[in-house]
Amino acid sequence: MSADNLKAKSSAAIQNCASDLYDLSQEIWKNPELAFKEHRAHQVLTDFLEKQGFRVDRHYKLDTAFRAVCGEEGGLHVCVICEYDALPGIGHGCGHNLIAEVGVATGIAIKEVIQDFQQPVKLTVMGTPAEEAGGGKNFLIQDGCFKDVDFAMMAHPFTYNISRWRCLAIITLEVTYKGEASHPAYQTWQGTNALDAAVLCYSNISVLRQQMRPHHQVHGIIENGGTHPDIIPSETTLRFYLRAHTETELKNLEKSVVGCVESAAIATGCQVEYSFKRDASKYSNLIQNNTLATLYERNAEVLGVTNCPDKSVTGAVSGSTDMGNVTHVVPGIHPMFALPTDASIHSRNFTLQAGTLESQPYALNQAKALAMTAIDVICQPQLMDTIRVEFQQDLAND
Ligand SMILES: NCCC[C@H](NC(=O)CCN)C(=O)O
Repeated sequence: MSADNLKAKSSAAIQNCASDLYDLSQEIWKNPELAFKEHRAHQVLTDFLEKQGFRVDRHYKLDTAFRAVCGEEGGLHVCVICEYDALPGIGHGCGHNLIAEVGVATGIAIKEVIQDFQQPVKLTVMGTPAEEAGGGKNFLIQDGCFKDVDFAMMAHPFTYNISRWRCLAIITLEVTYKGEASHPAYQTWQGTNALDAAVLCYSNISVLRQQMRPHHQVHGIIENGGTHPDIIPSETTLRFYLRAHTETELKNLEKSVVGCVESAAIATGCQVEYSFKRDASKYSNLIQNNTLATLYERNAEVLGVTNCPDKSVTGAVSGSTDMGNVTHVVPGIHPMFALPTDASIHSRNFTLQAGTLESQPYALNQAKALAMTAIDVICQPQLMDTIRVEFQQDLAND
């Protein structure tokens, strides 16, 4: 069967399941669950994939992770990724119900044609919890879950179609100032004000922002600003996210921020403790594989999706994802696809849009485009050589 016929057959499989896929997505959307607690989403996704004939490894390494496999060893191993965690207070404001749906739909589409290829193909639909906080994919990476994967793909709903989203490396900084409690209206001189230190730290970073490189970002909150207006705060805590294009740039940004943190302690006479969280919550920048991205763009174009060519938009819009870490261990793509809204992700309006029937064709188109991309690579296995070379070059240049 020609690649075009395989693509048509795989797209038809998605269309045939459209109503079930919408129900699946709705079930997740109506029951938002936070990082590592996505039990209901995990249940409906694994049930659905099992019904579709996948061999499902429920609770794969993590309680709410899964692996659904079809096909055979001995050829390419394609991995499609699902996310399904929600945000506190606003539910699926990042549209992960649609990411899960796209992942499952892509799996169905590739499975439909998996026996038609000239060589064996293994397909894994990987369920990855806790993207918004916690870095579920990083636990899976540490456990070697991507070791035999040739390439990985997922798609994320957004406000624009951006095939090569330049997404940033991110690290969390936690800061604690310790001072001395006293009455703020009596012997104030006996107190050492940890809230002043927190405010100065926050202000220092705000001032630093003007001198930062474009795309470097620091944003945060005062988590604990004291206990009572009538007690000089003796302890305060802050939490910041630092982001930059690469790990090296992130290191430089860390140094500047440390200056802001330490100087606030000196100015106020407080003690300071701070730590950068070098754990699963640290996300790498996303490396979009050029060959995979080019194939995806062509396939999306055929389906009527025009990816944003405007560098001023693609350059200015960033964020982070633990898919970034995946693209440092295997080649991958993570296109962003537009829903019919101008709402920002992580807003209530985006939550509403992610649950509409109106958004369905946009999600299903992505699943078709991802499946078509996998079909292109499977039908032209020599492309895998180029993909691997690019992958090594990208890592070396990162
Ligand atoms: N602590 C990780 C934050 C990840 C978060 N990701 C997104 O917003 C986009 C994908 N869901 C971020 O703030 O970048």
